[in-house]
Amino acid sequence: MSASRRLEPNRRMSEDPLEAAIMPPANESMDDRERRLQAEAQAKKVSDGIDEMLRREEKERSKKRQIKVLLLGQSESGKSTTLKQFQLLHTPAAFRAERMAWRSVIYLNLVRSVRRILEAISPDPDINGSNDDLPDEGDSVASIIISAKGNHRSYVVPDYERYSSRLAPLLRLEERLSQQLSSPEEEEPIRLHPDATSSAYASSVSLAPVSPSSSNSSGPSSAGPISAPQLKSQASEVSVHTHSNWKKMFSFGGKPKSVDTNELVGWWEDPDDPCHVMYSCAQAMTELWRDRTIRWVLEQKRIRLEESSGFYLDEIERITAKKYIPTDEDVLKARLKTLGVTEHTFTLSHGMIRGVEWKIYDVGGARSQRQAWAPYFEDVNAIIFLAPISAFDQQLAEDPRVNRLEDSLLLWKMVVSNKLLANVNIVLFLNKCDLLRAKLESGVRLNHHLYSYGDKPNDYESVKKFFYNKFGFIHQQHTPNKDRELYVHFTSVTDTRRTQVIINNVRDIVLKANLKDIQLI
Ligand SMILES: Nc1nc2c(ncn2[C@@H]2O[C@H](COP(=O)(O)OP(=O)(O)OP(=O)(O)O)[C@@H](O)[C@H]2O)c(=O)[nH]1
Ligand SMILES: [Mg+2]
Repeated sequence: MSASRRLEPNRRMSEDPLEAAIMPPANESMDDRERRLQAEAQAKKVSDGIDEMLRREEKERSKKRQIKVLLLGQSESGKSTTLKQFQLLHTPAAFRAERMAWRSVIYLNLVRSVRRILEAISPDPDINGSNDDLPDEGDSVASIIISAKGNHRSYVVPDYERYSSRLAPLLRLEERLSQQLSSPEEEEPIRLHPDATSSAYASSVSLAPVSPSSSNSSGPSSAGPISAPQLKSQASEVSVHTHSNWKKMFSFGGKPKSVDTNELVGWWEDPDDPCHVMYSCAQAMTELWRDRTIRWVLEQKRIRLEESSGFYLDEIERITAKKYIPTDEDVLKARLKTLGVTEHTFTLSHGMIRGVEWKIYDVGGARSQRQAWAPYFEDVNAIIFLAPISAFDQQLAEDPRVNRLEDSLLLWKMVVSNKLLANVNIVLFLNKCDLLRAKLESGVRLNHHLYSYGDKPNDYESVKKFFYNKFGFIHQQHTPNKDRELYVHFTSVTDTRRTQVIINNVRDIVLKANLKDIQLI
């Protein structure tokens, strides 16, 4: 019988014993074949089911060894800066590889500070007669003009026209850099407006891509001074959507690298590189920032540039050098408003617990961005909430009627009372302590802005303690989980040494609290 079996050619040639064993008999009837195929299909289904189950288990296991941390807080509270500190601590090589991309953001930040100064000293067209009151040439004192109703002051700075003419090229550079960042395929290009979703504003100033040849003609003439409306229309925040690949765009991938340092070289030989405009305006910027009359006007108008990106104004010479490469500190202080959510992942390769994956989410804190927070509440392990306590005398950029401290307190209440977050560890960073100290020491009184502070001392330690109690009390009153411990740190997240100690501490607290969840005990 076996001699009569007809083997198909490929079967006959098979030398694989397993294949030979499972080969169907050569004289298989149609019914047998049907039954065999059904049995094989059934077996495959079971096998696929097992594979799927193993895949799911593996996914679940790796998810369990994951810690998710969400950074929350209002705009400019320091979330992205904290994320950068995490990156610098855990993935320093990647952090440093991006520093050339940050150079253009730093230029934009510096130009924005210059713009804010020019805006502050520009003549007010609504106030008549300002020219009549101009002091004599050479007079270093600004004249003060008070409007007829007495509620509007304007300061005339004699050198305004001269400064604005000399600094006009910066305005065109700002426009060019913004246009470069707004690549046509970007959903949400870099914009220079206060609130990305404010449609009225967006339509008036958002930057449509233009061809390189038109970019020169679209800027103001370098011969004339910058007009006040031009300044006002663009002197707002630089923001970029997290989907954007601006880092790639600004990292000059094609440029050669130094053999010794692996840093980029040669960009300064490109006549179109922005370093040339920065360099040529350096002297005028320095004079503007050192001008005592202008400093006085800024003081009168309570414009504190050190609270935003004014830091670069003290570093003009270094930053405008043609071969400038941003330092870690420069990158940490670079301000780029977040639109959307950024995710940063790292795995601890040493220490008591290895192999746990950390995911840090940085969200946009402006009011229009906050609706994006909620989906992340579902499976987050810890929240770092940043409250900039130096902002007690400031208003929200997106709504000047709202005090920033008040907004922070309301947000804090919203987060700590959220039932979805009842079992989530919460770490509070009472941030910008360096600015708080400087502000109090310069004589700004907390009780002028927060009446409930009463006549308590206006020194740094007393104010810190007051904020500690205030935020702690709100947590105690509103948390749905009375057993939850609150961890509070006084921070200045631009200070790398101190912040990294705090980050390590937070990491250990969060790990300890989640040991069970990540199946390490
Ligand atoms: N002096 C000082 N500056 C800080 C501190 N924290 C943040 N900054 C600066 O404040 C600005 C805003 O910080 P970001 O980290 O961009 O703020 P953010 O919370 O991410 O803001 P959004 O992206 O708009 O939500 C940056 O220029 C930072 O360098 C601090 O503790 N001290
Ligand atoms: Mg941010």
